[in-house]
Amino acid sequence: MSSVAREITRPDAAPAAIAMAGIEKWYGTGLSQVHALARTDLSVPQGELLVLLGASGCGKTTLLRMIGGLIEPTGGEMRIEGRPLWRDGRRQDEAVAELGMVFQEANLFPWLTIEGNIALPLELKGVGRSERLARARELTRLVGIGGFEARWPKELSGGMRQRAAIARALSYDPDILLMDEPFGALDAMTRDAMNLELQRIWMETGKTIVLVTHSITEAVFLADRIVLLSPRPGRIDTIVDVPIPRPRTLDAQSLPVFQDVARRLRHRLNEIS
Ligand SMILES: Nc1ncnc2c1ncn2[C@@H]1O[C@H](COP(=O)(O)OP(=O)(O)OP(=O)(O)O)[C@@H](O)[C@H]1O
Repeated sequence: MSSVAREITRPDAAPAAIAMAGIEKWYGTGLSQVHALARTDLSVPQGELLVLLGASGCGKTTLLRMIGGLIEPTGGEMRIEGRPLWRDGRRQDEAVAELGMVFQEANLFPWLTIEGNIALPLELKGVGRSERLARARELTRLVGIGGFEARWPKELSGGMRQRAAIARALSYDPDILLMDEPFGALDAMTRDAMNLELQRIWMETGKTIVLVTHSITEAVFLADRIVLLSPRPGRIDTIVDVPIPRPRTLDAQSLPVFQDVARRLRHRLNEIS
């Protein structure tokens, strides 16, 4: 039995937050087929902060979207907290309920206030107004935009809008947060601040996070483990542990261990790109 299969079936242990076995993705048909991701096995324990790193086009977004149930794999099995994400081509609601997503753009609705945006997923689920607003208020505080509930998205900076997007993804309290280049559109200083904030939010909530980035520095700063993907077709090349204690400050970047991990990743990325 493979280690992933063992983890799926072991009765005494909490299931992995995410367990994939033989997950694969082809896009298109015939001559225009693209093999985006080769058969991939990966298990993400509950509470881990895992980073997917790799060159452009190596399949990071494809893999993240398959974890999130936005794309159906061509082959293999994806389990979320022990439950299959797909059955007979149908996405399973109980698995999806544990998944929240954050993208590079905050994608807030301009005609809703910050509070209205954050509470929208709850409104769609039929949660009553007072409960929705209480939850939105709790989340604005968690992500550091308390007091901005009644503002419009255009009144907030890019970093604040991204905080609101994180709050919206957490509104229905999923156990797993999937983030696709969430800070890629921000300036360098805001990005550093958001990395610190994300670490704090992760430590406060105990969520499992899978985050996609091109940035080696961001990957080493945030990750418990970094999965380096190689291109054409995407496959796991290397998995690197980041043994730097938490909470990490930005000064951690000057630690020898930080620089050593970053150097190893940079060399390997150059070799495989
Ligand atoms: N809908 C699609 N149809 C056809 N090919 C696709 C589709 N989406 C992605 N691809 C191809 O699959 C491969 C992996 O793409 P993917 O977006 O997952 O990579 P990525 O590592 O996230 O890239 P980037 O870092 O540039 O966002 C690429 O060759 C891409 O061109």
